[in-house]
Amino acid sequence: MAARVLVSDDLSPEAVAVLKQAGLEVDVKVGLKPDALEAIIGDYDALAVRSATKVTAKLLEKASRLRVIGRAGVGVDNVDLDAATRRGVVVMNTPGGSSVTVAELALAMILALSRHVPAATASVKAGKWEKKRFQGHELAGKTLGVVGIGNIGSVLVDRALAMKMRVVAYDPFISAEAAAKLGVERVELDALWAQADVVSLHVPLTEQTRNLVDAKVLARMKKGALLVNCARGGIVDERALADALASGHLGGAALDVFEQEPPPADHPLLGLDGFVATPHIGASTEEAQSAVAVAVAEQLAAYLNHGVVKNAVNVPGLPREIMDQIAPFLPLCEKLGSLAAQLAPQGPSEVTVEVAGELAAAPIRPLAARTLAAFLRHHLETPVNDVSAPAVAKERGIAVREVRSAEPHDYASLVTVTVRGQGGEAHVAGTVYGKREARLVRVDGFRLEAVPEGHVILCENDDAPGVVGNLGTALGAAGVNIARISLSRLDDHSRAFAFLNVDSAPAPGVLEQVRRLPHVRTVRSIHL
Ligand SMILES: NC(=O)C1=CN([C@@H]2O[C@H](COP(=O)(O)OP(=O)(O)OC[C@H]3O[C@@H](n4cnc5c(N)ncnc54)[C@H](O)[C@@H]3O)[C@@H](O)[C@H]2O)C=CC1
Ligand SMILES: O=C(O)CCC(=O)C(=O)O
Repeated sequence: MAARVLVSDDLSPEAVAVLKQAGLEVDVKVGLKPDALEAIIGDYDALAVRSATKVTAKLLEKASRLRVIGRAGVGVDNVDLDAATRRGVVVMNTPGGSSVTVAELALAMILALSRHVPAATASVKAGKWEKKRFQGHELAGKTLGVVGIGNIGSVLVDRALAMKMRVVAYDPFISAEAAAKLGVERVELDALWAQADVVSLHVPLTEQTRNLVDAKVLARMKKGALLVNCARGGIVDERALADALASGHLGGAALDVFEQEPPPADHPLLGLDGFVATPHIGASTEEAQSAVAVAVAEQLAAYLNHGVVKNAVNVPGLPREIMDQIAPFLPLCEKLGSLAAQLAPQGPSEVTVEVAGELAAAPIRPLAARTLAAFLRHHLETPVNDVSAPAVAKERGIAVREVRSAEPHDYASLVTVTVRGQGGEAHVAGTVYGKREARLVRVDGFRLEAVPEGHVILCENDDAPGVVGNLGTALGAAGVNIARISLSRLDDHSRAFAFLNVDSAPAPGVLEQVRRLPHVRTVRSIHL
């Protein structure tokens, strides 16, 4: 059955075409009230949104099938990321698609403020001709301070340099060399506030950037300086900004984004001269909307059809060629996680996934996540998948270790899973032959070569003659057909082990009979 995608915000129509071409079933239902969305979200594998749809924990609780949310845009503040991650839902955005458009709006704001374009327009429309009132400033030769030189900030830098501005920038995650390459001088924030004639903000809203521009910062800015925020509401203290404008300390301010959108009618900024506002249209051009809609549709299709993760904000992304390399090992990891869970000691406290051989060159995280998800599913009622597994393990106090090993071994690649818990450890290891033949090659100290699938009986016994014959007779008498059998013993012959693939699960009474056979130490039935 084709995966189903719900488009719940106003996305450019090209997105729907891309999704349909990829063989997905698409419904476009824009502007649904939260209750209506909650009522239908359970039918969808993917949700495509802009910023209007609020993807809350409550909505996600109802999203039993949802695997991925695609945000056609940058900021994902309308999605409860923690809740999505706990429920195993990948959240993707589309960085870069709207950068030029947003930077152009910031530039438009700067030009509008420095030449009083909006107020002069209103004045002319009101029948006035106030040439003196609207004398402005040239930008050439002035200093622009850019806070955040990521995708958008760096486009603005480029445009400002073309206008012969001097640009200083602050971004703690960009080196001085990278800044110099862009043609900007990297400065500390204090210097930026003090030097800039114009400040433009291009950072996400985080704990560090909330109220970044408050009354103190505004006071440190040059008299007559301009402030532009096309990033997120909440980065600027709007009340303090209104005071700084009203007092004449700032020469102008422009906001595309507000703490509350739309701002209330009595918002103190709305009545002020020198204040310019747009209704969060930073990304609203035909070009940007087409780019982000197509990007999100392609990303959703790649994830739903091929498991390729691109631009995810809550899990590491993997390019197609890496996916191809690790894909054959994911089913093996699933089996190893499941087996480890069934052999694990009580109260597991640590799961180690060790990768050796050729596979050690690939990223371990997705292999560990798949192993962990299969391991946790045996212990928990709540659904767990590769996305939610690390968060769920953390919540349960289970440490996860990912190890690349240089240990020599007999296989091209080997994945070993070790679980530690109260009173013991369990080790299992496996490899893949050819493209897809998963083989279990180690269970605790025993070397074997077994197919890890279906109903399995594990039997540990003394290394004595007759055990296997007795086993076969007992299972045969109970109507349990043995499909494959893999035998092993410890090097010192102190114990032997049989891994039997059987066509059906033995009844508890049959297991009890086997347990009573001569030389049998332990027997258990599992399913992989
Ligand atoms: N008005 C609108 O319609 C739109 C607004 N945005 C907003 O613009 C913001 C920036 O977008 P992009 O440039 O695409 O993101 P980006 O991730 O490419 O760049 C953000 C930059 O901010 C820097 N940064 C993070 N914390 C910082 C801090 N405390 N101080 C200084 N720098 C810090 C990062 O190192 C990064 O270089 C987004 O987070 C989004 O909220 C994005 C698109 C449209
Ligand atoms: O989708 C929109 O209209 C808002 C764009 C935006 O704020 C973003 O991409 O972060």
